[in-house]
Amino acid sequence: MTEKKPYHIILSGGGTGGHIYPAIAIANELKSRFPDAKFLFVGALDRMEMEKVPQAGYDIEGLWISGIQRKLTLKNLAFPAKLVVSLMRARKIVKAFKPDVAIGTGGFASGPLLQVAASKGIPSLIQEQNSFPGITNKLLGKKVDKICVAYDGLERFFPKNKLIKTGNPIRQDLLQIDTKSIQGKEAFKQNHGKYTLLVLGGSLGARRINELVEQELEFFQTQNVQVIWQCGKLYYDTYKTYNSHEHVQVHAFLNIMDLAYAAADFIISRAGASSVSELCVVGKPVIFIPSPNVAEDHQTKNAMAVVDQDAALLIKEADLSVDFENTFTQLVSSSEKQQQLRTNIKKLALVNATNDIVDEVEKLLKSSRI
Ligand SMILES: CC(=O)N[C@H]1[C@@H](OP(=O)(O)OP(=O)(O)OC[C@H]2O[C@@H](n3ccc(=O)[nH]c3=O)[C@H](O)[C@@H]2O)O[C@H](CO)[C@@H](O)[C@@H]1O
Repeated sequence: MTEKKPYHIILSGGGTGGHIYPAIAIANELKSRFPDAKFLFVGALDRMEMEKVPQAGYDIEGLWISGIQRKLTLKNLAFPAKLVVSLMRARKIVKAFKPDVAIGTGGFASGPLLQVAASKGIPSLIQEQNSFPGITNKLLGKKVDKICVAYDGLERFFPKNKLIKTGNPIRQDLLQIDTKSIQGKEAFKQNHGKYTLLVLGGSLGARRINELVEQELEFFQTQNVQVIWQCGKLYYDTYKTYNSHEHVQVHAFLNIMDLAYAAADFIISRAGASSVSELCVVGKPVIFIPSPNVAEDHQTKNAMAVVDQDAALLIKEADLSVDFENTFTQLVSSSEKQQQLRTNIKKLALVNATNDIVDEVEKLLKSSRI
């Protein structure tokens, strides 16, 4: 009997955490099912994935690619050249690695690789995290074999026969938050006599949320609230000075999200797709402040899927100055409201997403060896 060659699996996605972590979760599950498989990630040079993917234990190749800016800017002039160079590089990578399957998790980083793989007939799957797809996945949808999504109604953008509703992959360590509360409070040296507010600005940080937190630090103190504040790498130098305040901890990026979620009594967050999916699993009272600067206002749509079920609160950026303190005070002072939000948000958690996606990948892998 001839020995079977281990599967070669290529994954591509990035630009921001919202596209990287789903790819890592999928790779981890594939690795546990196929321990001999060889993995290669493809991302964009100089972006987060070049650091986060090796930290997760995988090799990554970077392409010279960036997204098209929606506003008119000189940066867009380089885009056609970058695309051509990246497509050539992607072709070389595919030729050398010989993948049995290609998986794309969105963001401009995944475009060239998935395009090349699909055009060479390599079985391919993309995962779309949002209720409104990004441009890369919209274009790739016509070419790939399967499309795993987290929301209903995506047949408006993708061929219906390729769609599978799975939810968004959740990292394994986020699934048992309930048992880690004390560990979380200790990891962040939280005072047990105070509430803990976790502030999340998405993987890159959020300027307007940072301005809000800075402005409300005294207010939080009057509410007996201490703050774990993830401000983003770009903003850390501006806000790190607040680390000197006894009730404030400023972080550029949190590498122990499980413990941060576990420590929190309340959470203020952007509404990126993975953040929303994670917050459903975490089951704490959340105030969403969606980014108004994303395609088709998709963060508001992501958040509204939860808010419409009375499972979280939402304040628009434009209403923050008027509404924030009232909304926050009402939440902190009503244990009934907190309980209602906790119960309702947990009902929306889709915890099997990674498994369901990997089941689909497994079918593609098997089809590649027929
Ligand atoms: C400004 C922008 O374009 N945002 C998009 C980006 O968001 P962004 O990259 O912020 O993505 P998400 O909110 O979906 O996910 C953030 C991920 O980063 C992790 N995390 C975050 C902060 C931190 O300190 N540590 C950490 O590990 C979270 O646990 C989560 O897994 O991709 C999402 C998924 O397509 C989109 O819905 C968002 O609209």
